[in-house]
Amino acid sequence: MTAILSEETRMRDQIAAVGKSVFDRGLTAGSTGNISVRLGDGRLLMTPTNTSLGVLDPARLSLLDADCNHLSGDKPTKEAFLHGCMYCRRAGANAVVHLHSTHAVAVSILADTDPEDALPPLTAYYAMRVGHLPMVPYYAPGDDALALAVKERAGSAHAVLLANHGPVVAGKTLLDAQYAAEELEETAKLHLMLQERKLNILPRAEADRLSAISSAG
Ligand SMILES: O=C(CO)COP(=O)(O)O
Ligand SMILES: [Zn+2]
Repeated sequence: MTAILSEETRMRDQIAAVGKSVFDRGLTAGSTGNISVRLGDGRLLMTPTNTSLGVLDPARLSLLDADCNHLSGDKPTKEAFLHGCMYCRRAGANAVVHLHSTHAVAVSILADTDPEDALPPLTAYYAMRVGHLPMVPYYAPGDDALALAVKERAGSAHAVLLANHGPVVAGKTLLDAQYAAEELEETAKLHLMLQERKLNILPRAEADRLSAISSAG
């Protein structure tokens, strides 16, 4: 007989699997990055603070209510309020992934990065999965001001770049958020590889069309 797992149990396992996958591929190092999922009843599962995403224990993930009050599990990520701000602005988002992926971090450091849109639409998949990437000014990790800056941008973008820090991406599902964060990193890498070269980027109208028909959260 097949056991029917609860949504919470499945999501705990999925957060640990996604964390291990991104950590093992070098998409975030040390104890950086954090992941959250919004359950059907509005409660939030988050990765604990100061924990490597590569070794998450599903049973020890932090459980918070819809207002980000800690209910059980280990102490939540210091970016809990930032994740909460994403959910508050994006009704269709059920997962948020924050990474310190190297190339996206590099773009967040470049002096000529456009804070209105940090990466050009180089490929169709970037347009489909990310679309538009505003960058918020630098604030320390875990600072409420960082979360509030993201909140200001999150109404019109599901992916936001934190200056001198890294990307935060919301998705309808955890896999959507993961795939978008990975596409963002690959595009940042291409962007850096192609600096100084003449580019054929996607026409804005095509990028907007792809972005509008995609299922991004
Ligand atoms: O990336 C991080 C902060 O921005 C990691 O912090 P936490 O260990 O508290 O999740
Ligand atoms: Zn961080």
